[in-house]
Amino acid sequence: ATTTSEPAATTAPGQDDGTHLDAVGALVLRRLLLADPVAQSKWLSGKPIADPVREQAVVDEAVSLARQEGVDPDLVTRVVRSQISASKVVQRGLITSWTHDPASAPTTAPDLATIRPQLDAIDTDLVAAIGAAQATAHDPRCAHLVVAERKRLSAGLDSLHRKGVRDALSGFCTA
Ligand SMILES: O=C(O)C(=O)C[C@]1(C(=O)O)C=C[C@@H](O)C=C1
Repeated sequence: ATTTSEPAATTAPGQDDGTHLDAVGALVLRRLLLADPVAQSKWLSGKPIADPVREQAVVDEAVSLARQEGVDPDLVTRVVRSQISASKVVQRGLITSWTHDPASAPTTAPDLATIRPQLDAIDTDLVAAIGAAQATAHDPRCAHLVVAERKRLSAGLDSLHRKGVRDALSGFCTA
């Protein structure tokens, strides 16, 4: 199990430590922050938060890319499903708070059709980043490394988005 041989604790946070988790983390955070405009658009359109057909298309596209790039399709499926769950957690939290405090609700929002291509672009990069970080998913230190990455990403986030980050990273480690 000593497949990685990087020295421990010699790199500053955010610096490449050989785990490639920082690139995954940055994409996970960018994707999660798009849950806000998605929720705004759904609040105004009245569309349901969950769209199972779109979810399957997102997963299928990522798995197809993973196969082309030689990235573990099961790992990609797990991670992408975690991103979708995390997005729904944030969307539900926001819509619940707007329901209870309508004065705080958005009155304008971007069209969902302009946000989905941004999610697609992130997912394309995410598949490649997962590929680079594949060994870390199987590393016995994975859970520990993910906690460290999560803490870095959570700085400055409110509790709803912190919960989202936690959910979003929960599918990464194999063990
Ligand atoms: O595209 C949407 O409608 C979203 O809400 C985004 C998203 C995703 O994370 O990709 C999340 C929940 C939906 O069930 C489908 C997809």
